[in-house]
Amino acid sequence: MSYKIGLVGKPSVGKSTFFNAATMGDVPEGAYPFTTIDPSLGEAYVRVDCAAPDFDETCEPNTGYCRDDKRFVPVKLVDVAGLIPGAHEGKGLGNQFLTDLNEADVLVHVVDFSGETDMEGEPTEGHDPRDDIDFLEAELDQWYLGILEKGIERFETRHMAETELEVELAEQMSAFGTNKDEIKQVILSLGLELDPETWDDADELELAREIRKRTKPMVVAANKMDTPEARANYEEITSDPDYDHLTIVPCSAHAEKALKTAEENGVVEYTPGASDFEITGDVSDEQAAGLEQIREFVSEFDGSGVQRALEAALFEELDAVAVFPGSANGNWTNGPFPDCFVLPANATAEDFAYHLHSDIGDGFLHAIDCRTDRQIGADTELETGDVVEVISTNQ
Ligand SMILES: Nc1nc2c(ncn2[C@@H]2O[C@H](COP(=O)(O)OP(=O)(O)OP(=O)(O)O)[C@@H](O)[C@H]2O)c(=O)[nH]1
Repeated sequence: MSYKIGLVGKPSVGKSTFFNAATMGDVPEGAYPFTTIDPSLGEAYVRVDCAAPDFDETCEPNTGYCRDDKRFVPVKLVDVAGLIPGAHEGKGLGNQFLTDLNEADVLVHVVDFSGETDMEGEPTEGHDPRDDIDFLEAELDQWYLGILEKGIERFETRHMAETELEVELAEQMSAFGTNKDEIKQVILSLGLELDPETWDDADELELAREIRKRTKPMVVAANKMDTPEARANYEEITSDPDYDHLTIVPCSAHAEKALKTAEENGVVEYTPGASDFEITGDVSDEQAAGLEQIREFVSEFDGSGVQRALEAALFEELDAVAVFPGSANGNWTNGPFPDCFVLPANATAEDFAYHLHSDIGDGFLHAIDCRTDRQIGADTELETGDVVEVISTNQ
């Protein structure tokens, strides 16, 4: 299983530039059959410090690639088109939009921080990017609210004594990957009673919003940060307490795309996400000046922000962990460190065994933390960078 990151944003914010930059790669063509089936689905990567050098090995990745001791682990990136007012009611591409959103584990909302596109994606000046953030959140909240209301109706039409509210709501909202315990906890955390007859419209909306926040985590890619207007907006928004709940990553999709294109053309050597690059080919004065501007940007912001936005989505919002299957005695069957798997938050050694194969999970005896050579038990929670060998009766 690989994680799916949904890229969302109104027209002209740089979503295509971001998508193309993130999915361009120095990897053999044709390696991703799904890109030919659906152009809005691509393979992007998240960086993890490669474990191989710590073991004096050179890794041989089965998937993704390794560069400058960074492992680029594949994730799916889906370009979720159709964010327009009323999308939650199925307007425009609304239904497809909601299906795509639903399939994404986490969202990256690309926002034009320069304020040079209005709500419809037309050129303007001085547009407040906060309106875009609020707009997407409100669309999502309305969508959740619609489904929540159906759940409440179902509960009320059934004999209340025969069912529990949280069971009905969890069933109605199952597509969002939530369960009855979580729903109950959210209701109580908002100070509401477990009886929808005591709720007013504002309570319902607040509940929908809270469930949405927990089940559809989101990072804002503050795009076009290479413009002075975007910087000013960024300063203002990141110091606005109303936006404290969001992870906002400064970003220039343009810079990432330009560097990857320059690398494809043999002009620069650039490791995606890096804060510097080397000019290795012949460039005109104009190109050199453009590249120097980009250099200033990536050194100031520690990269173009495209990689960081994807990594924040996976590792900060979802709290996912990236773990390497290891070999305690260094006997690799097909070359060292072939894999790095991204697992859900709080994944244990036993979960990892099941991820490798259900049989390996079924026969789980214990695991070995290859960094310390210590035995670890089934319930040990894993962390990013762990190197783990599973000992199972089914190997
Ligand atoms: N300054 C600046 N401009 C950018 C950046 N990224 C994209 N743009 C520009 O923004 C405009 C819109 O970019 P697209 O990638 O086509 O935007 P989109 O959101 O996919 O738009 P639609 O295809 O209309 O949905 C183009 O003129 C890009 O060159 C960036 O990081 N900085």
